[in-house]
Parts: sequence; structure tokens; C-alpha cells
Amino acid sequence: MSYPLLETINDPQDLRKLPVAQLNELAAELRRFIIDIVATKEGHLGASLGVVELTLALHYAFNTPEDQLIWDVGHQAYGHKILTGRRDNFDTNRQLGGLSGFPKREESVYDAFGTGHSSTSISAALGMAIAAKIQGNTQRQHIAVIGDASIASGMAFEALNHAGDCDANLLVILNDNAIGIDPSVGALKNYLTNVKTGSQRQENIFEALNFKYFGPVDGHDIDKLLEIIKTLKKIKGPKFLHVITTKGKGLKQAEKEQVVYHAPGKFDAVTGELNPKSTTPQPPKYQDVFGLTLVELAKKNKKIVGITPAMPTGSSLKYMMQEFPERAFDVGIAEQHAVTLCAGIAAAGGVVFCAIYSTFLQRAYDQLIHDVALQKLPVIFCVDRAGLVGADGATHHGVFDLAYLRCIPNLIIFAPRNEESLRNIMFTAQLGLEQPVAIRYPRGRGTTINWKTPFQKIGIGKAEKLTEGDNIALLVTGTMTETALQLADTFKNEVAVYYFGFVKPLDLAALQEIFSTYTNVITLEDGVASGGFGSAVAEEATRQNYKGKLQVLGIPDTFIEQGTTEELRASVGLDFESLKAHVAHCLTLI
Ligand SMILES: Cc1ncc(C[n+]2csc(CCOP(=O)(O)OP(=O)(O)O)c2C)c(N)n1
Ligand SMILES: CC(=O)[C@@H](O)[C@H](O)COP(=O)(O)O
Ligand SMILES: [Mg+2]
Repeated sequence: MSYPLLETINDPQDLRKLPVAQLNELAAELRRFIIDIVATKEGHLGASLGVVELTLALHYAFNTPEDQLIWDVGHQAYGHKILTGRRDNFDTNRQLGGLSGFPKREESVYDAFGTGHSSTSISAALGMAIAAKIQGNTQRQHIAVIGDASIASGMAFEALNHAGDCDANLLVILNDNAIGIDPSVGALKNYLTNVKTGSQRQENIFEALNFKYFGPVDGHDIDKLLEIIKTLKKIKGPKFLHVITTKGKGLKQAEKEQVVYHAPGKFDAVTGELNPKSTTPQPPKYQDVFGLTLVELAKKNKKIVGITPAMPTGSSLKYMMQEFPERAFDVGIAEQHAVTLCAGIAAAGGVVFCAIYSTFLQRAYDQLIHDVALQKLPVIFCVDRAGLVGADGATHHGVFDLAYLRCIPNLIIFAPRNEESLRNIMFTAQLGLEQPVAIRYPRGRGTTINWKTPFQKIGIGKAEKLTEGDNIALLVTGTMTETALQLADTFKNEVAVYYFGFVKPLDLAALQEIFSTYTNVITLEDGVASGGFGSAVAEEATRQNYKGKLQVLGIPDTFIEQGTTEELRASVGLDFESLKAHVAHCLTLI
């Protein structure tokens, strides 16, 4: 494919030299470029296609990078990256050693603020605007582009509340396409629909918060956008521009199936059709083991309720939402609310499952401690995307959970080793625990094709010895148990594998036996090595005055960037080959 006009744009200075009349042609090429790359390299698609015209208009009208442009979440910033000097290496997007799939300050001066988690843009832009004012810079513009799902989050509202009471030079652009990953939810969504259709006369929320409100404007009409931005630039203080766009704009299937084409995987760049799925039977995704098992349990246990903050498709809570719409809810991008809502449901006797990604649970840490654990409310957290998640990279890896959960009193922490163990802990939890439990499992598929095994109750806090071995005790948690078993198979009778599903409470009796039997102990986990499972074992080793050698293997103390999970595991020595070499070396020292 050739992109004659786009190829002349190496940064926004080049863009600003074009006559306005050529911008629509450039928009068509930019859209085509994004489609061509994402079709083969994968990534987020619909969001970037929807803001092609807005991206061009912003870089054309504002003086970036002096003016600060912040993309909320940042999954819609592909056009921005391509126009700001990253066109020629955009095919490395989300790959090992390549561009990040999100804006990143160290990647470009045009990336004013790193994003990945949603609803941070208004706070960050306001912070920059306040700093500029203090430094005497009254000319710099600060622009936050935020989606309709992201603006409904508490954090965004906190920032709007503050900004409306400041005279800082801030422009909030609401990119309203009426959908997040899944359809947007809530009263704000209804309000925005009314504003767009003019179906009800009501006070403008944003004006009520002291913003100068403009719009709604067609976000695919570059001329209109430029005209309105010209006016906005002359106004000081907080301003709000409401832009209406279509997610997936320009690719028929992406416009029609917006949920699927949020991040569609590989597809045909010309027809837009998704690449055919493999017809050979495959093990299930962990998210589906969770989602379908929950439906099974909810059919029998009428007290079960399911909650997810904005990830019904990603977490597969959608299955319960379809089957029991009155007992399963998507509450939008509202992790803090979701956790305290679950606390409330549990306090009132509900058996509540909170389906949340590990990386997003970080946002609700105080709610987890203050509202759930302190009151010993038996909320069942199903913490998805634990461990390395792959192409989303540093903002999204679920590697901190074991460390940040382990220090919370009253909380049980369980990491299933396979599909069966995930089903059984879910079954056990809904039978009734006296305290909360966090069940963490990874992105992607398990290992068992026939995974719908009969339910069995799990004894809380029990570790299991899986293989016999004389020289090394390999203590493992979660789905890395499969790798540990491969190691035991490679070093037959040398490596004893102990599976610790429970990171808390730890099986102290099992540890006592291990410390009194082995002079070499290795722990293995797919979370950070400092503070996680291995640290728990090390603390107990100190308490028990263990004199042998203990090694804690996990993610090192650094942020891990993007790549395939296999590449990333290899990069931190947690793949089978690296571990095999490590164990072989340890055995030579014994
Ligand atoms: C705190 C947080 N929760 C959840 C997500 C997952 N997530 C990424 S994009 C997205 C939807 C965003 O929707 P919207 O703001 O409307 O932007 P659009 O994709 O429509 O452009 C969600 C829920 C996230 N990135 N951050
Ligand atoms: C941008 C964002 O936060 C989500 O789109 C995320 O990439 C989803 O991750 P999964 O693909 O693991 O559901
Ligand atoms: Mg949206």
C-alpha cells in the first residue's frame, strides 16, 4: 500500500504546512495505514479509527508538543503516534523492543503523559496547567481527550470538580462514541444520549461544573473541529468540548461489531473479516472457565451476584449477565465503587463475585482494605489477567497482586494451578467463607480440553506435594505449576514439586516438613519476587530458622515492557528453558 500524503508528514510541523483542504485526504490515508498495520500486527483498532479526524485537527490547530496533549487510556493514540515521528516503526507497535501500545513519555516529546489505565487525563492535564500558571506561562494549552466510558469514572469526576473551581488553562475533550470496550453504562451515558439527541431539556452538567461547554460537534468533520478549536483557543480557564464520533469509523465490520473490533486480533485488511479461528479443540481461556463456572454455580445458588467494573467481555462475566441480568452487573470504569459495592452486597448476605483484572484492582486498594478486609466481608474476588499479560505491557501486567494482597489481614489468596482448581475454589468459596478471598489467574488459555470436572471442596490453606524428589524442593503457586511439573519430569527423582494454591494462609506444616527435609528450596511465581509468594516462604523460613539455601524466583524489581508472554517470561528467566538451566546448575552445586 502507498500513503503518498502521509509519507510527507514526519511530525506535526509538516502537517501544519498542508492546506486545510488536504486534511480529509490525509485522514483517509492515516485510517488506511492504521488498518493495514493492525490487521497483521494486532492491537487496539476501533478507538484509533474513531479519532482520526480529531487527531489531525488537534495537531493541526494546537502547537504540540509545546501545547500538552493527553490521551486518556491511550489505546486511541495510534494516529497520534503515526503523525509524531513514529510512522516508520509503527509496525513494531506492542512488540518486544518496539513501540508501546500506549503513550509513553520516554518514547516521544509528543507523549505529554503516559497512560494505559483510564480516567487519569484530566487530573494530569490540570496538574500541568497549574504548573504552567505558577511558572508564568499563560500561553500553553493543556488538552485532555477522554472517552465517554472513561469520563464516568470517579477519578475523572474528581478532576472535573477541581478544574471547574480553577482558572487553569484546560481543555477537556469528551470523545463520545457511546461505547467503552463494551456498551457504556449508567446514568451519565443516558444524560449524554439526551444531550446528543436533544430529547430532553436539562441543565448541562459540565456548565454546572463551571466549564465553558461547546458541542456536541461531529468529530469526523475536520472543518467544524478546526473552527471550534479556533474559538476555544481564545478562551481562558476550563473549557469542555463534546465531540461525537463512531468507534471503528471507516471499517464496516469495526463500526458494526464495535466490541469485537476494539482489539480484534488479526484480520483481513481489505475485507475487514477476522482471520478464521482454529477448528482443532483447544483448552479454554481462564476467563471462560470463570464465566461459565459462575453461571453453573449461580443456577444452584440463588444468592450469587456478579459484578465487574467495565470488563464484562474480557472477564466473561457477560455469560452471567446474559443468563441472570438481574444478578450480574457491569458498573462501568469504577473499580473503587465495584469493590465497595461488593462489600455492601456481602454485608447484606449476598454471595458476591467481583470479576476484576489484577492491574485494575490496584485502583481499589483502599476499598479492599477498608471496606472489605477490615470488616471481614466474604467478597470473592476473581482477579483475572494475573502475571504477565503480553502486548499491553508495563501498564497492564498483573504482577503486583500477590505482593499487594499478601499484607492485608483477613484475606485468603489462592492461585489455581489449572482449570479444575479454579472451578473448585469458586465452588468452595460460594459454599460460604467467613472472610474475603482473592483468586488470581492469568490471561489466556489453560491446559485441559475437558475442563468441566465435577466440583470438589478445597481445604483452605493446604499445600499439595505433586512429585517426589530428593535434592530440591520446588515450591510453586498458580499456573506456573505446569512448568514446575515439566522440570520435575526432566530431573526425575531430583525435584520435589509442592503446589501452594494458597499464598495466604500458607501451609506452615508443609513448610516445616520441607525445611526439615531439604537443604535446597526454590520458590517460583509469575508475580514480583519482592513481597509475593516467595517472600512469604522466606519470612517463614526465617521464623523457622531454616539453615538451607532458599531462592526466590519471580519477576525482578523493574517494570516489564511489552512482548509476547513467552518472550517476556524468557527475558526474566521464567520460561522452561531458563528454569531448566537454572535447576541443572543448582543440582551441580549440591
Ligand atoms: C482503570 C481502568 N479500567 C479499565 C480499563 C480497561 N479499558 C480500556 S479502554 C476501556 C474503555 C474505554 O472506553 P472510552 O473511554 O469510551 O474510550 P473508547 O474506547 O470508546 O475510545 C476500558 C474499560 C482501563 N484501561 N483502565
Ligand atoms: C486498553 C485496555 O486497557 C484494554 O483494552 C486491555 O487491553 C484489555 O486487555 P485484554 O485484551 O487482556 O482484555
Ligand atoms: Mg467510548
